This record gives sequence, structure tokens and C-alpha cells, in this order.
Amino acid sequence: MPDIRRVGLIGGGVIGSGWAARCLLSGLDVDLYDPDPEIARKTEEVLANARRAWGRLFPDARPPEGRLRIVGSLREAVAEADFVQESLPERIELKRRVLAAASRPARPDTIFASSTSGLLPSDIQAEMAGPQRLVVGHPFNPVYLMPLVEVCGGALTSEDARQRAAAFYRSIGMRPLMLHKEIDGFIADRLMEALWREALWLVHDGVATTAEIDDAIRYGPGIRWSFMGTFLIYRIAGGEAGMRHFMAQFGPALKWPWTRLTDVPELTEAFLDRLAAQSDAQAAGTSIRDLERLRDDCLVSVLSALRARGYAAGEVVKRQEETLWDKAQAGAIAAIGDLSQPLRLHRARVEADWIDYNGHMTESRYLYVFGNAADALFRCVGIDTAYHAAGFSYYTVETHIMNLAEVSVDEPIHVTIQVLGVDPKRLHIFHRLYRSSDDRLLATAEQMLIHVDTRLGRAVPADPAVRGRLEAIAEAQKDLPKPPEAGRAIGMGRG
Ligand SMILES: NC(=O)C1=CN([C@@H]2O[C@H](COP(=O)(O)OP(=O)(O)OC[C@H]3O[C@@H](n4cnc5c(N)ncnc54)[C@H](O)[C@@H]3O)[C@@H](O)[C@H]2O)C=CC1
Ligand SMILES: C[N+](C)(C)CC(=O)CC(=O)[O-]
Repeated sequence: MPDIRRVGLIGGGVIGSGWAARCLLSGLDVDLYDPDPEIARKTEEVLANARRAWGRLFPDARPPEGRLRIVGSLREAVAEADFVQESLPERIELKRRVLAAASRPARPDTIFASSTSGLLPSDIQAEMAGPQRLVVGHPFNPVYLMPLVEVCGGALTSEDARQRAAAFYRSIGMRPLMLHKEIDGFIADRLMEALWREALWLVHDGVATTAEIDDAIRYGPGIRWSFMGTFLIYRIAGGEAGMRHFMAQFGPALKWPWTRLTDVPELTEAFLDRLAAQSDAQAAGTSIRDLERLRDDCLVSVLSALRARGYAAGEVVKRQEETLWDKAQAGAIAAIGDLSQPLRLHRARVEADWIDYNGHMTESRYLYVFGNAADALFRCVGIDTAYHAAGFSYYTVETHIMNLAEVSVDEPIHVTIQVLGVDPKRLHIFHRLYRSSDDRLLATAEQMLIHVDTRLGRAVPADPAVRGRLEAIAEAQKDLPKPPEAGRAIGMGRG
């Protein structure tokens, strides 16, 4: 197959512009034909959003962008293209006619793909020159971010065309799902359509509002679906006995009025055997407890990302965290008892996304962990959400980290804090980060923090009660030896 360098796009609406963005950001040239007089502006606007999103997803891994040419005819869009993606309105006669016309001036080896959401490729390819090269490549909105593309051939499509299309999609960072049967709506739209039809009935019957139905998805099963789909999640829900047990428990509900979709398959032994066998193969020998841990880790990742956004389920998690902090903080300093030793206030586990290409915790995560440890100290001396809401906080103005040993994924770690000095506006602390399994010292950090009025943006004295608690710690620790790393400057010495 010749390298795909130039992509022809027919139609540049919601989906066509998404294809343009994915291809251009992957470094490919794009020739786009769309008779809409606003096409240049609309494509540029989508491209700007796509650049923004890719800039966050792949900050340093971006090839030079491809060149976008908005062309004035179908012929120009396909004549030099190595691959053509059609994203016309969902009308079979239009797609059939335009693709037939586009197939003639194109090179005979150019693959054609249709973005159709559910029309059959056999119906689309009928009048093309070289119909064997037409596949459906059904994407998801926004095309520049969603990895899935369903690849479906028609009666005349060659296996070579399906494979070449799949290889192209992989090369631009997508996950092709190869359909074994040509079927209206393919796989994903069939699933979404079932949910959609049920949702419309719920609104129609006055059972729930559109917002309530969306909440039922986004605070609940939608979060799990994003990484495990439905079968693996239900396998876990079947407990140690897996899918067989799940079907025994919930199979009868298929006959109950739980849905408007009442046409359900008979649960014959043969069908149940097939389900259980496919589920076993999917789990590939992973135990139920391991699957539960994988599910939980993915949920934590998704919920943490949403928490950072403070959106949807992330907003609930954020509020819960604040409540937990405030509860944990109440009387925390009294609970410590002995303040005379460095305070062990923060523990964590090295997460998979903290690991860099060297296979150990990446440098920015050291500061992240020390920052979390300082936050734990603040909570323990009375700086809670109300304190922040009143407009007061400590800001870090200087940090010196020394990395002393490596740490790998999943290892438990903890931090101790020694208070080196406190005055009305300043706080001088020293962190030691340990691997908890063997108390190996991994890193140290010295920090200077300033108490600020966050609204005025300037240093002000800390609340007397907060300062009193910090001074009590400093007083209790005054006889501890000064850490040798504290006050150290970076330099080459005499070599
Ligand atoms: N919108 C969505 O969420 C998804 C849509 N799709 C599929 O993608 C295809 C396109 O859908 P959208 O982008 O949503 O539609 P759209 O209406 O946003 O875009 C269609 C574009 O085709 C252009 N067009 C009309 N006649 C044309 C012609 N003769 N030659 C060239 N361009 C022409 C229009 O000016 C318009 O810009 C459909 O087949 C749809 O089923 C697939 C996945 C998701
Ligand atoms: C609504 N839709 C059927 C056009 C949706 C799709 O085909 C895929 C998507 O992006 O949801």
C-alpha cells in the first residue's frame, strides 16, 4: 500500500471537519470539498478547538501540521488523494451519486470510506468505479479525539480494502473495530440507539426529564462503560461465578417490564454457553478480584480527572473530598500527640500515570507529593475549606528538592514534615519522602511558604489560632537536628 500522505474529504460539516482536524494534526495534507460558502471559517474554528485539545493530550508530541486545501470541486478533492473519506448528509441517494462521481477521477488504488452512521455499504458502493475499495469507516464525534472507528465492508468490498482502511485509521491514532457482518446501524449506534429510544420513552411517559436521564448515565453506568463496556462490568457483577451466575440472577428480568424493548433473545442453554464462553475469553483468565481492582483503578482515574474539572461526577467527588478533609482535620493536631518528631501526615501509592519513560516516578510528581503533604499539614493546623473560602491560604515561594532514590509503580510512600521556622507571615518546612515498605529515604524537599490574602494577592499574617498550632509544632521540634540538606545550594563544587 502506498504511504498515505494526502487525504481527500468530501463534506466538511460536523464530521468532515473532525476528520480534517485529525488528519492535519497527524501531519497529513487534506483536500476538502464542501459547497458550503462558510466552509473555510467553520473548518478553521473546529481546527482551533482540535489544536487546543491535542495540545493538552499530546503536549510535546506533535508533528508539523499538514496543509489544508479547500478545493472547489469533487474532482480536485479526490484526484491526488491516497485515501478519501466521505461525510455527506445521511441520504443514501446523495452518497451513492456523489461517491460514484468521485470514484472516476480518483486513482484506482485509492480507498474510499463513508462516515455513514448506519447506511449499508452495499447500497452506497453500487455505482462506483472500483466498488471493491469502498468501506464504511464510521467515526464518533469529535473525530479528532474519539478513537473508535467501525469498519464495515459491503457485498463487493475486498478484504484488502478493509485491511488498508484499518491500517490507515490506526496510523492516525484510531481503534478500528472490524465488523464481521454488514448490518444497519453497525454495533455502537445499535447500542446507543437502544438507550436513546428508551430515554425518549421515559421523557414521553413523564417518568424523567432529559436532565435526570443524563444524570442517570453520567453519575452512574456511563463512568464504568467508558473503560470496560457492558459485558466485562456484568461479569464482575456476577461475582466469583461470573457471567453464568449473572445470567441466572438477572436473566429472568429480561421478561419483566423493565424496558420498552421487549423483543429479547431466548436464554437457551446454547446461547448461555456462548455468552459464558465469550465472557471467559474476554476475561482471559483474570480473576474476579483482579478485574475488580482494574475496574477500581480506572474508576479512580476517571473520577480524579473529572474532579480536576469539578464537573459531573467529579463535582460530587470534589465535595466529598472537602467534607472528608474537614472531618479528618477536626482535632487532627491533638490526635498526633507527640509533636516532637517529624510529622507523618501524608501517605500515597505511586500511580501508573506518575511513571516516566525511565520506569520510575517522574520528577514533577515529587513536587506533587510534597505539595499534598504540605496541604495535609495545613489541614491539621486548621486551614480548612472555610479558611480558604474566607480568602486566606499559604503560597509556596521556594522549593528545593533532592532526589535520592528511585520508586516504582504501586509502591506505597509517605512523607514526614519538620517545621524549621514560623513567623506571622512565613513558614519554613522540610519534607522527607520515604518508601513505606522499607523506610528507604527517596527524596527531600525544603520549602518556604508565605501566608496570603488571596483576594488582595499579598502577604498577611496567618490567623492566630493557625499560627499558634504551627508554633507549637516548631517549639516541640526545636531540638531536632537541622537536616543536612536544608539550606543547601546547587553547584558543581570543585569537580
Ligand atoms: N454528527 C454526528 O454525530 C455523526 C455523523 N456521522 C455521519 O457523518 C456524515 C456527515 O454527518 P454530519 O457531519 O453530522 O453532517 P453535517 O450536516 O454537519 O455535514 C454535511 C456536510 O456535507 C456538505 N455537503 C452537502 N452536499 C455536498 C456535496 N454534494 N458535496 C460535498 N459536500 C456536501 C454540507 O455542506 C455539510 O457541510 C453522515 O453520514 C452522518 O451519519 C457519523 C458519526 C457521528
Ligand atoms: C447520532 N449519530 C447516530 C449520528 C451518532 C453517531 O453515529 C456516532 C456518535 O458520534 O455518537
